[in-house]
Amino acid sequence: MTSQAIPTEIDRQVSHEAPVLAMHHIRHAYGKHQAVEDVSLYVEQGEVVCLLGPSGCGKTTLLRIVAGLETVQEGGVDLGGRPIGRPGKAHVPPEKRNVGLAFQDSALFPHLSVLDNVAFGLESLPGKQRRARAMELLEQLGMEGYAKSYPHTLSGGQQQRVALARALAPAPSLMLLDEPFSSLDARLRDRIRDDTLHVLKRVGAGALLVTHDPEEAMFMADRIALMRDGHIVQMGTPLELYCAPRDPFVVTFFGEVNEMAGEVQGGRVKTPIGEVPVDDIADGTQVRVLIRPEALKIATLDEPPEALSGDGRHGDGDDSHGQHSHVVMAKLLGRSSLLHICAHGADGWEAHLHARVPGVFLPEEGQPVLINLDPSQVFVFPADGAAAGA
Ligand SMILES: Nc1ncnc2c1ncn2[C@@H]1O[C@H](COP(=O)(O)OP(=O)(O)OP(=O)(O)O)[C@@H](O)[C@H]1O
Repeated sequence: MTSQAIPTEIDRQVSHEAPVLAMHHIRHAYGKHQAVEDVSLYVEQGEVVCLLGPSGCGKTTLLRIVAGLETVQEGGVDLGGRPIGRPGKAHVPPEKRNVGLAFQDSALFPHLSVLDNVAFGLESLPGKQRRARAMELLEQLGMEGYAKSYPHTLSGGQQQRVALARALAPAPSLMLLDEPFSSLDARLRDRIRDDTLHVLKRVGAGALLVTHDPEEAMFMADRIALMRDGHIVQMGTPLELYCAPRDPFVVTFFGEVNEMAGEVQGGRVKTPIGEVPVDDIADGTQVRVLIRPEALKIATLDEPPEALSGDGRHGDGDDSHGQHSHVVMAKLLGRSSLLHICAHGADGWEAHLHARVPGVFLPEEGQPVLINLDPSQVFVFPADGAAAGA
């Protein structure tokens, strides 16, 4: 299995409407430090796009450029087909962009009630309509009971919801969210994230959300732009990034992997748990084999043979090992169990591997096991960093 098995990017559907956001070849530097290098992306109406990547890769800089908090140095920004940021051209200020901002520490106005906070950006509406619109948003976020409260009496999660209601109240065509859930504890974060996703979909706003958390990106996004060092490494649906990663960085960013080195011979590469077919890398190439923990299908030897690979051997290869692989340790992680396995391959090749199995599966230390590989979660890349198939 290689990274090229299914298409890695969907071409933008031809649409009669301009995307709510289009960024063209954006480059941005702080002094001599190049923070963003030639980034292009678009967000369609009603679409949630996540900028995902490690700290310092340029996510917030991109968001600040769209918000108008940074001027465009190179490239261009269009909102709804209208150019609003070009180098050397008049800069459209943030408040004239019809963009909603929800940042990690979006502070509420302490001297205003919750209702007045949400109504704040609706000054173009008559008083009665302002209040009705603000109330509508508070209802959507389950905060209508707190309309008369003041921010200091609310919990962090409640404040976050009010901040979101305030950003959404003027019906922006685009919402910009920068790590909006990161200050919340895990359980609250899950709930507010879920609420936010449903409200965004209900109001039909496009959204560009910054996060460094791959699970959050997969939960929220229609498409993800995975960034590294100011570049987009891969852009696509969560399924595309997870199941057809373009390079090892994309695989490893989404979680722990078992990694081993090998050489392609006869269109296959040997591992201690069998051979892996490789379609598009030349024989003789040194490769990195990345195996997700969930790709290892574990069967204890007293299980029925249909749980194993067709002929009861490891992987799909020819390994008739003298010794079976065995369990070193098994830990329950909650929704899944993590097994540390000592895999015994041909020619005395041993490897310490991690396997993740859904639910409670805690075989004893030393328990002999057979390992079968799910090839859809095994990725092979040339060791020299060249793209597979290149
Ligand atoms: N105002 C600034 N002045 C100088 N350098 C900056 C400034 N803002 C950001 N940088 C640098 O630009 C790079 C990109 O920063 P940015 O905040 O866009 O990254 P990020 O991906 O959002 O990081 P994080 O997830 O930590 O917020 C980093 O190396 C950062 O140190």
